[in-house]
Amino acid sequence: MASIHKNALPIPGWPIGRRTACPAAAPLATYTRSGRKRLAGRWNCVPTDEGGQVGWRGTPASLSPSPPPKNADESVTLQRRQSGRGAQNMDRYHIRSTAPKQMSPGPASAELGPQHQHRQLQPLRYPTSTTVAASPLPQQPHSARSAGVERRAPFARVPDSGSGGSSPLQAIADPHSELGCARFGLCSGCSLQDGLAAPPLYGEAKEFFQQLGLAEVPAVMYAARGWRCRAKLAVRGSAGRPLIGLFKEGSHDCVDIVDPAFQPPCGTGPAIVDTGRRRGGRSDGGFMAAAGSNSARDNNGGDNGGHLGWMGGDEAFSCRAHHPRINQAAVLIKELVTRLRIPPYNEPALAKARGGAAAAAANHQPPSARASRRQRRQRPLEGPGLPHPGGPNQETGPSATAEGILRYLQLTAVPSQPGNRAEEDPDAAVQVVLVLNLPAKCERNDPRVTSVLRLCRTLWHLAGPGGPMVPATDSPQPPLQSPSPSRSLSASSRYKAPVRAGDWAVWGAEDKRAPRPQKAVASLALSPRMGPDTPPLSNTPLVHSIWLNFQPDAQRNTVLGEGWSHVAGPAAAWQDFGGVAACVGPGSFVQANYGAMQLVLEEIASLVPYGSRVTELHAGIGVIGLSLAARRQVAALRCVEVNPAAVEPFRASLELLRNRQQLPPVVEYLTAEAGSDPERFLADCNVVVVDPPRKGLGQSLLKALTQPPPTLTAAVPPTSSFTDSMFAAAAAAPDHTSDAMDSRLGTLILPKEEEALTAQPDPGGAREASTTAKQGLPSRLVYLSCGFRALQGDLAVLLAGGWRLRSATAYMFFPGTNSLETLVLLTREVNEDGDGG
Ligand SMILES: C[S@@+](CC[C@H](N)C(=O)[O-])C[C@H]1O[C@@H](n2cnc3c(N)ncnc32)[C@H](O)[C@@H]1O
Repeated sequence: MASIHKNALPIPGWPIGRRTACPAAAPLATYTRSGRKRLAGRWNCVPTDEGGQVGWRGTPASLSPSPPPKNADESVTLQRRQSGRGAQNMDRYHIRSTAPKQMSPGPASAELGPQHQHRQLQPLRYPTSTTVAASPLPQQPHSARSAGVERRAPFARVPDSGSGGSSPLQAIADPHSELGCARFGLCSGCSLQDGLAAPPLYGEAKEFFQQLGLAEVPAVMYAARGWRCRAKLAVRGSAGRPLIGLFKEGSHDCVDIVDPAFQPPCGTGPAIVDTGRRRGGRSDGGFMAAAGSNSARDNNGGDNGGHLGWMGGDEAFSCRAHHPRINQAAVLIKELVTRLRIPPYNEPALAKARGGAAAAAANHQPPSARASRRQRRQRPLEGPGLPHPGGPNQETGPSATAEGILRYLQLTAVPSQPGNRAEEDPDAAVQVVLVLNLPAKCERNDPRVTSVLRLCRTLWHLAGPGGPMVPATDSPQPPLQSPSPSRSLSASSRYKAPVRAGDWAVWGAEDKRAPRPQKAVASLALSPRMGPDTPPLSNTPLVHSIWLNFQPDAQRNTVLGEGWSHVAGPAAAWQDFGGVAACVGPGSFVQANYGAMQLVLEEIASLVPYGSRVTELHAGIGVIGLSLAARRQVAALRCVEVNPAAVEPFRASLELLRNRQQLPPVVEYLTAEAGSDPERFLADCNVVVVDPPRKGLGQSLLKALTQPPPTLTAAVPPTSSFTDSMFAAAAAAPDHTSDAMDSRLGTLILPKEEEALTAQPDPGGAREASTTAKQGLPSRLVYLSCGFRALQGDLAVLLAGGWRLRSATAYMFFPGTNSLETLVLLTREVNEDGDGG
């Protein structure tokens, strides 16, 4: 059952016919019904150029005979054509049943050989997830060009073996590509109610790429709802009536999106689960039943027409885009802010007038003028019971004084179990960052400190995992899949919070004997699930950790300030991204749409040849590069990122990979502007991955990418940070651990211990060791763009500079908005001397 993987191009120069691991074929795994995974074998692939098609021809090779299942129907063997997990990847899993009755070939599996069958897996509980291909599907199944799959009953649309029907690779209309949000038009978050999988910009992009010779630009959407795993929300309003939400477009007027009293238009029913405890038009407890997932789950039986059945009552007051646990956390925080009378930030008119909608921009791409016109057309009529869009903002009005304490919330979903993915986890916890209008240095007896600590403590004791409110430096790590027998996780491999916990954490931990602030809880006790004697909100803790961020500067439009304090819970939040356990820090960038990012990572893996030397610019916490490393796909990895807060999460993820023996020989992480020394960053790599901010690549980087650098026969020219790098110390350190790393120097190079890279203790030797591999020039550029306009400009320069456009895929990272995340592959000829050809 050999099959050719056309998407995986062989390594240039790799002798055709020589056997190696194919990057497109991940291990064969056996899954039991209970979800347990066993490695059953690997693909045995050879590069091929059969019929003019370069690719890999492979046959599965069993590593060891797997024990027969107890019951013939017990297990299924999955071939993961690309890595990925969960039923959303249905069209990528080709499932071979061990049950003889399942063996007859069906039309769905015909193209992959008679052994492959599609079988029903356990439907996932959360969320509805859809991958939509809006353009014709290619012949070969491809992760990013995959068919529409609706995850709640993911296999319902797939024909049973022998029953006939259409191929599972056929696009399926997405039942949830409509937003169906009662707040649409009030909140600036979304500008589209329907057609989420193909916004107007996608049509434009298709036209653009067609003019450049690409016949096909697939559109991929992960899920229409519940996809946002990191949200940044503004806190405004008054102490008695806080508003938590997004700014209206072009302003700093906050539109509340977590309002339990919100009455949706069109008689769609009450916004909350009504427990009969309404007072003065507000519910004082019913919404807590909705927020406490268990009771709501039971009551609603999962049949409220959507994927959030277990949450119940969400239809009106919850943001459709958010992970439900983020909604729950926002509701709870809002209630506590109200009851503890924490004053929200009172924005000065000056900053408001500037109109830079920081939270809105952080959360959503701004809609284009065309989308705004469309939005106006689609807006529901205002009517009785519907708050005026501008209404609540009068509270902050002209008397705004830049006073108040709570400015923003940053809420990030964290998997409840190490190894899970938050986007699939209904029990995910939430990493809470309270952004305060306070300096990091405060007096203990400052009443604002007391207020903030009361909020933290109440939140922690109501919804945290239990125990005193202290920052945990020892964070649970994902289990090692293939631990090195000789190594256990050293203390240094643990994530070190990039900030000292500081005074706030000490003060917060002081009150160990009074874990429940009784006064605050007393009123919450009215709720059937929120009294002092009731367990926390749900069976699994809602709050993962609490961080304080200090942003006292009224003139700054950025959401996060520079000061941090970690007051409760684990420092590290681990999330599986593309097969790598990535450590997500509160201060570093992470894509908000985790599910869509997983799909992007799969496509990137298929675009990068095995054994490449990869430079990743704008690397963030290194999700892309590390996921390539985890697939053993890179021989060397260099990441460049400007934000120093990303270093520590990167180091922690890297260390875990190292313990799993998945580290490439050379890994380098540079804290620098990508445009500051591009020749150096591009030296000695054959693949460049760029993922710039919306404004695109800078001039100097474009210049370096289009002008071939000097032939690199000599070592990389020394620079101060390279000379001062900690490589020497790393080599000299007994176990090459992070002891050797000093982020002040901005450079981290970790050699894989077996390779040792000559381990010369002098920096020059280190430099040379890192460049002993054959020098090269990038011949492949993988460009992930969140700014389509900037991409258009950058492509014009790149194409004029000798690059050829090979493929483009449009990902809907922000369904509901007129925006695209575009993944583009460019290649160019590079001759043996290292000169661009
Ligand atoms: C769109 S994010 C991508 C991050 C990462 N690739 C990911 O997917 O998680 C862009 C990243 O580029 C970083 N960045 C912005 N300007 C930069 C520059 N001039 N040089 C290097 N990195 C930059 C930001 O801090 C951010 O982490």
